[in-house]
This record gives sequence, structure tokens and C-alpha cells, in this order.
Amino acid sequence: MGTQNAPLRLTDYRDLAAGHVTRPVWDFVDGGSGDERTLAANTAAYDHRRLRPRILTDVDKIDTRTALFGTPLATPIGLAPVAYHRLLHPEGEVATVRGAGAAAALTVVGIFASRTLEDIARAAGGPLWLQLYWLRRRAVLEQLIDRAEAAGYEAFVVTLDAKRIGQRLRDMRNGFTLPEGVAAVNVDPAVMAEAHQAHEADSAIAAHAETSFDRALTWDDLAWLRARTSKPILLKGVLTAEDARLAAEHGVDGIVVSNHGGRQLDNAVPTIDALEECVQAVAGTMPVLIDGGIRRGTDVFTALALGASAVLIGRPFLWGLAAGGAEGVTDVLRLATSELEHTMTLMGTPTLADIDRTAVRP
Ligand SMILES: Cc1cc2nc3c(=O)[nH]c(=O)nc-3n(C[C@H](O)[C@H](O)[C@H](O)COP(=O)(O)O)c2cc1C
Ligand SMILES: CC(C)CC(=O)C(=O)O
Repeated sequence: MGTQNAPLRLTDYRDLAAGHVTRPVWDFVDGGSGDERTLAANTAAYDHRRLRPRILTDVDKIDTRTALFGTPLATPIGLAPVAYHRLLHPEGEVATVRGAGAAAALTVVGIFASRTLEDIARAAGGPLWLQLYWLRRRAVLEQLIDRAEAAGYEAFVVTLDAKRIGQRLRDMRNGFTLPEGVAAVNVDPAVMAEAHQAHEADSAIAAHAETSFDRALTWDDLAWLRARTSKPILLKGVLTAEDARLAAEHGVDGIVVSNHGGRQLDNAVPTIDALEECVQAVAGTMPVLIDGGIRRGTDVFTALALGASAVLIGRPFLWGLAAGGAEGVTDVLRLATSELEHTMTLMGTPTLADIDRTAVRP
């Protein structure tokens, strides 16, 4: 690639990716729910944040290293759980984790991964967590937890903002279906078949979610999961102080402030606006991660300043994966981390520990 076209920011990868996938796949990745207000608001909310740089501090060396649950990470930027990476690259999640490993970054693998948990683990160079949806069939969940632990996955992230799948108009209009050869290979085929039979009219994605996610689930059920693993458990999809507090009370180990990238409840609060109340509610007892709309090193910095322990990116790494496979993923992570370093230099904060609330204008 000539230097003229070399991607200089994450959104440059969006333009590159567009040429590599079909229209329905593009819409599945790019789209949100409803009128896509929350999708737009996630990024717009960062536009309005203003930073308060400090002068005359020693920023000769910038250090972006951190750790989560004792696992060292080269960067506080990790990969959010996303279904079906093979939609974007033939190697799917195997390419993704190879790319993340080269950047020593965290990957949260999705329960609807299109490669086996074991193949993904063999290719990984960095830490892996596994995201779960709470399927009605707990036996299927149990098997997944056991397999993940045996393969070296270090934590579980339970996504709780999807008791129904958001109204994704683009997918409905496209009649989105998974292409031949792309499947949720880790989940019992019976669970998937059941779903397809029950909901032929919906988009394929909405269909399997409707029948396989447990809508009756409540806080009391978390004890079941807690008893099944000694690994850290994080809840993804927390947007309020009330739920952050309940998470802390129910013995989980972390939360991910997320609105699912604007793909679930439209008009849900932008995540960066929800972060502070969640951070205050857990009062330093557990790490708080955030995702949604993070496109710039300054966005990462803002999230860290408002109390996030780490951030996850979704669509940007998918753009990298589509455009350049494992190397594209690595480059997206490097670009984002180098923007963060640049921001830290100009903000006068040489380490992540130096970044605090005073860095962002209230
Ligand atoms: C194509 C796609 C598939 C996704 N699949 C899942 C999933 O299976 N499980 C999950 O918890 N979140 C899923 N998400 C949401 C991401 O984990 C994350 O919350 C979101 O993408 C972050 O916003 P961003 O894309 O603006 O960075 C998906 C997102 C996208 C774009
Ligand atoms: C298979 C879907 C439920 C994956 C998902 O969470 C999403 O598309 O946002």
C-alpha cells in the first residue's frame, strides 16, 4: 500500500473495509438498532468532551501498560466480543487473535465465534476472555465454560443487554442470513436449529437470539454461574449506577459499560455519559470497562480519565480484519495505542496512573 493511502486513523480503515465485504455484511457490522440514534450518539458524545492538558511534567517516556485480574496488558485497548468474524475474513477469529497477540492486547471472544474455542486459543498470543449469552439450555453453557477453562480463557463476560435482539432495520430489509460456511461452531447445533425453525421471517440473527436467550433471567440466577467457575465474571451491558451497585453486591468481578455499540436499545444513553455514575457506584471495588464509539486515542484517554480501567473497541478492529486480516487488526490496535501515547504526552500524563478526572472538563 502506498503511503498516500496508508490508514492514519481508525476511521480510515472503515473506508478500506467497505470494499472487502458484501452489502448485507457491511450493514450487519456498521448498523445499529431503530433510527440508529444511540449508534450516532456513542461517537458524538466524545466530540463534546474537552480535555484539560497540563504543562511541564516529564513525558519523556510514555507507558500504556496495565493489568486486569493480574494479567499484564501492553495497552488498555482490547477487542470487544463480536459474533462471526468469518463474515469479515476467511480465517475469522484465528486471524483476529493472532493480530491482537502481536499487539499484546486482550481479546474477548464471542460465544457466537465462527472458529472453535480451541483453534482460537492455539492461535492466540495475548490473553483471551469468553463472552457468553445466557442461553436457555444451561447444559450448553456449562460445556462452554468447561471447554473455555481447559483451553486457557481467563475470564467470562456475560452480555445482558440482549434479552431480545435490537430492531435492526438494515438486517431486516436485507433479509440478512449467514453465508455458507459461517456458523456459531461452538454452540450445540440443536440450539441453533431450534431457533431457525421458530423464526423464519426475522433476520437470521434475531431468529436464533429469540429462542436461545433466557428472558426470564434475573440477578438471582448469577449465583448459578458463580458456582460454576472460579474465573473472573464480568457483566456487559451495564449503563446505570443502580445496576453497577447490584453487580457489586452479587459477587461479580467487573462490569463493562456498554450499549452494545448502539445495536440494542435505541435511545439508550451514550456509554461515555453513563461511565461516571457506574464508576462511582462500584467505588473502586472492581474494574469498569467501557465500549461503544471509541475511535480515537483521545476517546480512550477520556474514558480512562472518567474512571475506566480499560476500553474495548468493536467495529474498528472488524474494519482492520476485513481490510488486512491479522495484520489489519494489529495495525488498528497499534494506531489506537499510539494515538493514546500521543495524547498522554500532550496531556502531561506519562502513565495510566497519572490520568484522572481532572483531565476532562466537567
Ligand atoms: C458485528 C457486531 C457483532 C457483535 N456481536 C456481539 C456479540 O456476539 N456479543 C456481544 O456481547 N456483543 C456483540 N457486539 C457488541 C460489541 O461487543 C461492542 O459492544 C460494540 O461493538 C462496541 O461499540 P463499537 O463497535 O462502536 O466499538 C457486536 C458488535 C458488532 C459490531
Ligand atoms: C448473533 C448476535 C446476537 C450477535 C450480536 O450481539 C450482535 O450482532 O450485536
